[in-house]
Amino acid sequence: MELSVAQWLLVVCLVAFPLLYEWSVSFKYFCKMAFYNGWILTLAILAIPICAVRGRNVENMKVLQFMLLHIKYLYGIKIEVRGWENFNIKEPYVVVSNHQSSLDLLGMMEILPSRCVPIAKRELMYAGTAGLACWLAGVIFINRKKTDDAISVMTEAAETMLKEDVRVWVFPEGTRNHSGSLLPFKRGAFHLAVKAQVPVIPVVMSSYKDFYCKKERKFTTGKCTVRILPGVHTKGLSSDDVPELADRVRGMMLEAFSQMSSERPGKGPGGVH
Ligand SMILES: CCCCC/C=C\C/C=C\CCCCCCCC(=O)SCCNC(=O)CCNC(=O)[C@H](O)C(C)(C)COP(=O)(O)OP(=O)(O)OC[C@H]1O[C@@H](n2cnc3c(N)ncnc32)[C@H](O)[C@@H]1OP(=O)(O)O
Ligand SMILES: CCCCCCCC/C=C\CCCCCCCC(=O)OC[C@@H](O)COP(=O)(O)O
Repeated sequence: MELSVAQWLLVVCLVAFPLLYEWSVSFKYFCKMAFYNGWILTLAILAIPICAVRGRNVENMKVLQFMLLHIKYLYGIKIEVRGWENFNIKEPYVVVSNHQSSLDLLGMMEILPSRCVPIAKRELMYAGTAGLACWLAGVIFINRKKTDDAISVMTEAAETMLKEDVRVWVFPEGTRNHSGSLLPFKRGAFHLAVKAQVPVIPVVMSSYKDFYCKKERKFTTGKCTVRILPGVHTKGLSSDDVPELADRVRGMMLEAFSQMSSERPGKGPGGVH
């Protein structure tokens, strides 16, 4: 039996793909990232009609959360959560967390409180099906290039939080940061909490360095610890107190982040061995 050129090409691809996948760390990284984004875009196709029944509604975030929770198993990422009790607050609050990569979505979905929506850059709204799913789930989009616009969206969010009993999740670094520390914090999240007079709850995700590194094109299986820290109250604070509040919360998060980094496998006593 003779094979056509197309059939030969298919055979070569079928043989080459698994070999390349196993031999090349970079190829594996690109495949895993491409599948991550592609799978989310595909899941969004399923989520859109379900969410559309309610229209734009924060309750739709539960649908996205439910549909995204399995991804950690596909990628062999174990997520350990500490400090659940710090979410036991009935009133609205602002969650602030570090932002290493788009993989943060996994840690976020693991602990996302009910009626909690993230603040995201406006560009995400145009990310095809994922953007539409985010819009339907009430994600708050801000234009980072127009500070005044972003501030007015966040001011409106402070009113919505109280009127509609909504919690908000902000990445105060304002961009992804995989440097092994925390960038200086933008102050929007803290103005938001002070305006609404609600607590700030810091969340720290441990470094992904052991299993993920964009620079080295490394993406293996691994473990991430997510720590929910005690809430910081803002009752009685005014906008003058925002810089001190932001510094204090960043200090708490940096301390937790450093502590968790020293607990990494093989990194000294008390670590996970
Ligand atoms: C099943 C299928 C699923 C498919 C869907 C897939 C996924 C789904 C689900 C959910 C996923 C969503 C995940 C989204 C993650 C996205 C993460 C991001 O996009 S991170 C980037 C965007 N976020 C941020 O930028 C937040 C942090 N930024 C800020 O808070 C900023 O402060 C700012 C408001 C944007 C303004 O920033 P800018 O750089 O322009 O300036 P400054 O921060 O220096 O502030 C200038 C000045 O203004 C004062 N300020 C800031 N905010 C306020 C305010 N609200 N009120 C009053 N004043 C404010 C600030 O204090 C500065 O003044 P001063 O220097 O005097 O202190
Ligand atoms: C038809 C259009 C097709 C568009 C394809 C877009 C591909 C995107 C696919 C899936 C979306 C995955 C959703 C992941 C959500 C995580 C968002 C994220 O982490 O955004 C980064 C943002 O916080 C900061 O951005 P920068 O670090 O400043 O940059």
